Order: sequence, then structure tokens, then C-alpha cells
Amino acid sequence: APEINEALSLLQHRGQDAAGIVTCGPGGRFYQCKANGMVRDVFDSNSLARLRGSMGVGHVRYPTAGSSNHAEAQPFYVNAPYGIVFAHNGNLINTHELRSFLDAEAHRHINTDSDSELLLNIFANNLQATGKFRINEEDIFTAIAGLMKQAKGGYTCVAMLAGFGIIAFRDPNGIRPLGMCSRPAVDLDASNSRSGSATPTAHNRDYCFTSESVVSDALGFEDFEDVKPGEAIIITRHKVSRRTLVKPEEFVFAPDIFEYVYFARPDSVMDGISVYRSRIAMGDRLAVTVRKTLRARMETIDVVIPVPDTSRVAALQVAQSLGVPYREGFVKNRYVGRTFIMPGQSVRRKNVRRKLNAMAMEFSGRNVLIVDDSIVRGTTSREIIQMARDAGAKRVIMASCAPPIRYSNVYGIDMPSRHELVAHNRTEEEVAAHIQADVVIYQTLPDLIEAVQEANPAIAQFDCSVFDGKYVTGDVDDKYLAGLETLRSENAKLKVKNTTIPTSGSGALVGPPGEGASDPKMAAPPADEAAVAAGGVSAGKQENGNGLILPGETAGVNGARHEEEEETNMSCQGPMNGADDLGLFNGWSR
Ligand SMILES: O=P(O)(O)OC[C@H]1O[C@H](OP(=O)(O)OP(=O)(O)O)[C@H](O)[C@@H]1O
Ligand SMILES: NC(=O)CC[C@H](N)C(=O)O
Repeated sequence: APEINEALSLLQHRGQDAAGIVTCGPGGRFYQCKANGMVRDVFDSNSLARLRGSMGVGHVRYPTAGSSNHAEAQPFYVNAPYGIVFAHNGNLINTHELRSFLDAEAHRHINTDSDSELLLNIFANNLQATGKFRINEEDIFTAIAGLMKQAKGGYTCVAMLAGFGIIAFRDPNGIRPLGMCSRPAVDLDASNSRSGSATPTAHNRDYCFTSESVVSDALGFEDFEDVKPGEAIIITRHKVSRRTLVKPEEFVFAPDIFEYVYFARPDSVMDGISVYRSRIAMGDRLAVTVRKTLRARMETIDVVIPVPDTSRVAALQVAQSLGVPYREGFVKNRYVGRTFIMPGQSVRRKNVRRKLNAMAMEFSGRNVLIVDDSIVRGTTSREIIQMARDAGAKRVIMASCAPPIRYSNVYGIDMPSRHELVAHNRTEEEVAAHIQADVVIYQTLPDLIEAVQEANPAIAQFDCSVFDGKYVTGDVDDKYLAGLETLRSENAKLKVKNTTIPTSGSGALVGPPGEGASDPKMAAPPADEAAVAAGGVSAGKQENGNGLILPGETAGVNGARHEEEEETNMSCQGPMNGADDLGLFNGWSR
């Protein structure tokens, strides 16, 4: 757990809404701690100490489908079959179909709007279909191959089967990132009898799956490699098994280009491409477009100023290419989170001002070129352009390392409603007028693609749907898009955020989500361990980034679950949140 905690804090930029860890300890028992908040708020040394065992799944969440309810924090759990813990990064686009199938045919109750809960239940249902008492790798591959036929969208998933091992898989288009790394087995906690570790494994290595390679570097893992599109990897105490479950010729490999533009840390390498290097290349290409535009408009600039943090790498490159001084005109308060992923437009706007302060001397009397990685809603640009003018700038030219964003992201990055996007149905001149820039200069899409592709020409295509509206999984149903946009609308977000699901301590479901009075205990979520008793926690919404560590023992203390009939139920050893109680109820009802 301490290492998973560390991994999650390295992935914090991928989700700041909720965090969770579930570990599997002695006897195949699961231990859980999850709540809304940052990693540092959710876990402390006490809660980590109670997360026993030496395999586990962690998750940081950034809601992309409209709800910040703590009941939707991941990982999720279902008790049947075998006891499954599940974390998902991404977004599905055929949720309506999956929901109907789970209801009408699989008779599985889904308690939230979360696509992750659907995905978990599809997986569980496919495993259940084997009808086996003891499951093996072949059965798991079959279940995931089935899931890959049923689910449409972007997904990377990490699952843990009680007492069996860890399973990771990536969607057939490889839209979302996932890597695997390993190291010689380390018994991190041999002296701690509560850890339940120290059972040697046949491969004698620790394994880790993670959304970004930075986790591998920081935690002393090696041999980082990307999970292939459509591939599943299973790690048990005895062996590592991997298989590509789709015919590669039937799917285009198209990683989401927005990871490189904004989402990922610069020190990560994804699909063989250094995020940092790709941003340098974006700066080089943007500089060419800026030069052309400035010449054509007979504009000059005195200084290049980045919008911290993401755009810094590219902005420095722009300045160097143009031969213009680079200055840090905005100072960032590092304690304010990413504004892009904050729910609520007014919160985001206020936070731009709280987050960035302009140093007047860098702006006063100058023509400034402000460089940002992307302009999404235009909130940041509008605020900082005003700040630049207030600080005395003569001309303010805004440059974006990404092309105009005009379409929704349906694969796991929250670009809510097309109508909220400043470039939707606006020309570049109209965008400039809206954000009150003198000129706006965008990177072209071919330049962006070339910049990212440069480091790995083997990747022929990227998902660029937010720029060109072409969805790599095929056309997205208009009804789905409209529904997604409604769900993601600011009002829905804030409304759901302020709503808690009533439960009783004994797991009784008092009312449907959104109908009941809120329980202050749940509204102020406990950062508490809870190992869940005899029932299924599920409920999940959106999030980002999976961190998973698998030191030494990979199959519960005794390789438990499927080899010996030992306790596999989770037990409640601490205060539970709404999700836990609902899960308990679900477990009984099944
Ligand atoms: O047009 P908008 O809707 O305002 O969104 C775009 C802004 O959001 C991001 O900033 P954020 O604060 O998330 O990022 P950082 O991690 O780069 O500091 C991004 O770097 C842009 O500055
Ligand atoms: N941001 C994401 O990757 C979202 C994960 C998932 N769709 C969820 O609802 O929790």
C-alpha cells in the first residue's frame, strides 16, 4: 500500500477528485480505503498500515461523466464471481447497450451512471459464464476477449482476483495508455507481520502496471513496456501470461494525442514517445506558424511568456526558435490544482486568478506572445489576457500548441459539452474576440501529429477526435453524445457533487441516488480503511490513471482463493462510505 500510495501521488495530475487503494491480504481478503480528495488527504500512515497484503490496485479519479460523488471513487468491487477489484481509466461510448444487456440478460444491478461499473460487471459476467469453481488464465483471456467485443470506447483496466492475481488490459485501439514494469522481488515489509507479504513467487519479480512510466522510474522498477492495444496480461504467483485478444488488422492503433499535448507528465514516455520531447517538437513547429502569422500581419513581439505549467517546455522552444526572450511572466501557486479538471466554470475561473499572478514588469509596455498548451473553454486564456493587459501589455498575442478544440472527447478526457468549447462553431478571429486577444495562433493538426510522431514513426495514427471530430471507434451516436454532454454539463456536475446517497450503517438502501438527505459523515468522507464484508462494493464514475504494485506475492498469502477454500469475503473493519454500503446491499441482493 505505501508504494501504491506513492504511485498514486505521482499520477495525481491525472485525477484530483478521489483516490482509492484496495489490497489483497492474507487469505485472499481485500482491504480498502477510498474517498474524495487528493492522495495526501485520503491516505495517511494509519490507513496505509491497515491496507494489508502485497498486491493491490490504486486509482486517482477525475470525473468525466458528470459526477463527483464519493460513491463513485475507484477501485470498485464485486463479490461474485471470485471477488473482483477493478479500476478503469477511459470512457465507453456504448453504455446504453451495455446497461440494457446487464439488466435484461445478465440480471446484474448497476447502481450508478458509471461506465466503469458497467465494464466491471461485463467482466464479472463473462467470468461467471465459465461456471467454474477454479478459474485459470485461459478463462480470464476468454472473458476479456468477450469484453473487448462488447465494450466500445477507450479503456485501460487493472483488475485483481482475490487470491489469484492481477489482470491488466488495454482497449483494441490503445486509446488510453498503460504500461508494465518489473523488478527483482523486494520484500518491503518483511518485519511487519501484518503485511502478509513475503510469500515467494515462482518468477521472483515484482510487477507494476501504471498509466505513466514516471511511476516505474520513481519506484525503482525497470523494463517498462507498453501494454499493446487489445492485449491482456495476467500475473499470478506462478507465472506471467499475456495475449493479444483481437486481430490487430481489424483495429487501428490510435493513442489519444491529448496525452502528449496536456494530460501526461513530461517525464513520462508513452508508446515509445517521450512526452517532453514531443512538447519540444510542438514548440518548434508552433514557432514556424507564429513567425508566418506575425509577418503576414506585420506584428512584432518582444517576449514569449508561458502559461505555467504544461506549456513551459514548448514555450521555451518557441522563444528560442524565434530568437525572442523567454520570461516567466506568470507565477503559479503550486497549491492550486489543475484548473482544467476542476468541476464548475465559476470555480475554474476563480482558480485561474488564484493560481496565476502576473508580474507587471514582464508585461509593461511590451508586445507579448503568451503560449499555452491548449485552449479549451477559453477560461484560462481570457483571464490571463486580461491580467496581461492590466499589467500594462501593449499587444497580447495568444498561441496554442494544439489546434482548435471543437469536438467532445468521448474516450476519457473531460471535454464536456461542444458548446462549452470556445472554438466550437467559432473561427479563429471569433475566438480571439471572445478571449480578447489581439491575435490567436493555433498549431495546425498535421504539425501536431508530426511533432508527436517524430519519436515513434511506427505509430501511424492518433486519436485526434477533439480536433477533427473523427472517432477512431467509429461514429459516435448523436444520442449518446447529447446524453454525455447533458450528464457532463456544469449543472449536473455541481448538482451531483452536492448530493449524497443515503444508506444505513447496516447496508440498507434507503432511497435511490439523489433522493435522500445527505449524511454528513459521507459528505466529509473518511480517509479510512474498510475491508468490505460479504458483499459487493461497486459504483464508479470517472477517473484517471491506474497505479498498481505487485511486490513479491501475487496470489494472496497462500495463493488462496482458488486453491483452498478459504475466506475470500471482505470484512468491514472501519467506517464505510456510501459506495461500500451500497455494495453491501448489492452483494446481498445477488
Ligand atoms: O481553456 P481552458 O478551459 O481554461 O483550459 C485550458 C487550460 O487548462 C490547462 O491548465 P491547468 O490549470 O489544468 O494546467 P497545468 O497543469 O498546465 O498547470 C491548460 O494547460 C490550459 O492552460
Ligand atoms: N477519467 C477517466 O478515466 C474516467 C474513468 C471512468 N470513465 C469513470 O467513470 O470513472
